[in-house]
Amino acid sequence: MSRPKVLLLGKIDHAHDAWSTIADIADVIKPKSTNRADFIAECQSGALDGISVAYRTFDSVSITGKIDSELLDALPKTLKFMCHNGAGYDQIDVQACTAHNVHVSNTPTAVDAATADVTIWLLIGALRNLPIGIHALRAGKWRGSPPPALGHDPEGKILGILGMGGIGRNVAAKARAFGMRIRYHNRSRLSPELEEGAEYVDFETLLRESDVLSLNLPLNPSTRHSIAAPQFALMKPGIVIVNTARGAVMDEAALVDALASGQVSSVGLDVYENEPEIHPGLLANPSVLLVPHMGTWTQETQQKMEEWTIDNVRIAVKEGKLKSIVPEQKALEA
Ligand SMILES: O=CC(=O)O
Repeated sequence: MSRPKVLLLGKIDHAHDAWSTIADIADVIKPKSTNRADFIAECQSGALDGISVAYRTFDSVSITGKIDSELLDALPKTLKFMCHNGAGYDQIDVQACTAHNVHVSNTPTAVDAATADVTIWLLIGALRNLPIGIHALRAGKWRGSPPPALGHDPEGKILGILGMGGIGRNVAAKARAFGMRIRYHNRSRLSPELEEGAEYVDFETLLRESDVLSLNLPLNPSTRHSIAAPQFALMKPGIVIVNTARGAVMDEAALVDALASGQVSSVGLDVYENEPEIHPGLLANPSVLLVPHMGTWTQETQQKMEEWTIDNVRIAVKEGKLKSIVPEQKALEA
């Protein structure tokens, strides 16, 4: 019997030992292409024939573009599993994968702590007006003139969490240590054990009553621009917003307007609508805290994420199933 074939889209940077175990059970194929048009042609040439499992990284979107119907039509019909290294899988059209009988996995839990850590860092930084001070100091002006407005303590403030999955719950646990009062909104209410005292509220109440809003929901067609002009208008004037989910869950242009009007006093952002481009209105605003998508940027977490994804590849090759199929496809597992 011929050996299974695994397609590697992107590279393994950390979990080399785990990846070497895949070579024991399958032939690993790497594409030669560096852009989507060439990749589709490479698929059509038959060079990838026989692959049953793909491992993909976030950055491999530069090779393939979005994993959508067009790409799935070009990929060999033998492909049954798409193992994504990352929690957010908005680069993959899951509906198209389901229609092509391709099962998709992501890396839930592996990213939770690191992403929540950056969320808290952004939250405190934005709440305390640190970006203005940092900016002034780097310009040789100490605190600047006038100095930054006084910030606010997290203690006693209402933190609204939109999306109470693994990351949202980790943010809640850490924010409690700062004395914040946690409210959340989610598609469905969590069990009391998972809530750990967080109060479930409707979306509008979350917007109206939060002092700080943390966006921790996945990006998909129904969550795109969940926060746009009408939602900013409902918020408490002077709210602080933190986004470590995906840029497009918020309308970036509307955010720039809400910052300009003072409706939003500051934001801490790790993600942007059109990465790596950043809205000029954000770059020009000294009171916003911006980092370049570094939520999971730690040795330990990157290693965990790769190992988790490799586990999915291994189980797919050996058992024809996944360790962590995405929620939209859970029913396919039965
Ligand atoms: O952005 C990071 C991830 O989706 O894991």
